[in-house]
Amino acid sequence: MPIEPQVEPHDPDFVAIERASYRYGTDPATVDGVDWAIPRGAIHCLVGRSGSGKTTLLKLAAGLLLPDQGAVRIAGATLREPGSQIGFVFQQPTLLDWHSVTDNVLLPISLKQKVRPQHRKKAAELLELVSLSAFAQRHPSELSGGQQSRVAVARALIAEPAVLLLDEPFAALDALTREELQDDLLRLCALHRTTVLFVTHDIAEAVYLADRVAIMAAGRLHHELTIDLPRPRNREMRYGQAFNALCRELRQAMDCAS
Ligand SMILES: Nc1ncnc2c1ncn2[C@@H]1O[C@H](COP(=O)(O)OP(=O)(O)OP(=O)(O)O)[C@@H](O)[C@H]1O
Repeated sequence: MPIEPQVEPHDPDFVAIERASYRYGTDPATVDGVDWAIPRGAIHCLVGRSGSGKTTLLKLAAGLLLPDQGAVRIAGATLREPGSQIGFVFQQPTLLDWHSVTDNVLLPISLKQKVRPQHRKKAAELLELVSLSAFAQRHPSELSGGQQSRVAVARALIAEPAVLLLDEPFAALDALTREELQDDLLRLCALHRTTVLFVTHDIAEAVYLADRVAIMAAGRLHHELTIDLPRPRNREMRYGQAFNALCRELRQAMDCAS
């Protein structure tokens, strides 16, 4: 059983990726000596071109893959397998259609223990927070793509993981729905100071969500940018000078990295 981490309130190295490398078989390293620290409660985004190693790095952070060299630590404990302290949201919502929306949200609980009234209450609260209360008894196939993604985010948060890892979770959605989901995510993560690592191709999405953005190219982190926009973030910021200057800087850094 993985050891549950001792949560330090201001731990600057809450998620610590230390000189981590990973190669598939005899291929060159897909993740090549990456060092990265995410403070507790911070949101960090990872951007980069297709094939640069972002998903592989996220899998190392999840304990789904183990580094060939280096280590991943959460609250000081070396990660050796996926644990209940980590939630994961993939690009596809991967919901079970034979379950109701509520039962999909409850899945991380029902896989481990008997579902109790307090769990149902928590699921109802999460569905309320993502504006899906009216859909609680529907089945996933009766929901739009954006609604399904909201269910996937609620499911990832039901067990209140200390760390949430997201791999392009909103990539398939239209721009407006995507913006709404970004606001939902920020609101939900602020509630429990969830520490977030978010992979995206979308520069504006990274700037809107993150405290810090890193660019990955050929398995390495090439550039890191602190996003000093105030929180809570709001839609108006997307049209401001500071936001656009950060997007431009990130874009230029990506061109240099590739
Ligand atoms: N299971 C695997 N076996 C062998 N090679 C793999 C495997 N998974 C990924 N790769 C290779 O590792 C490299 C990086 O893949 P990865 O999925 O981490 O990149 P990515 O930056 O997330 O890409 P994308 O943005 O397209 O999702 C690619 O060259 C890919 O072909």
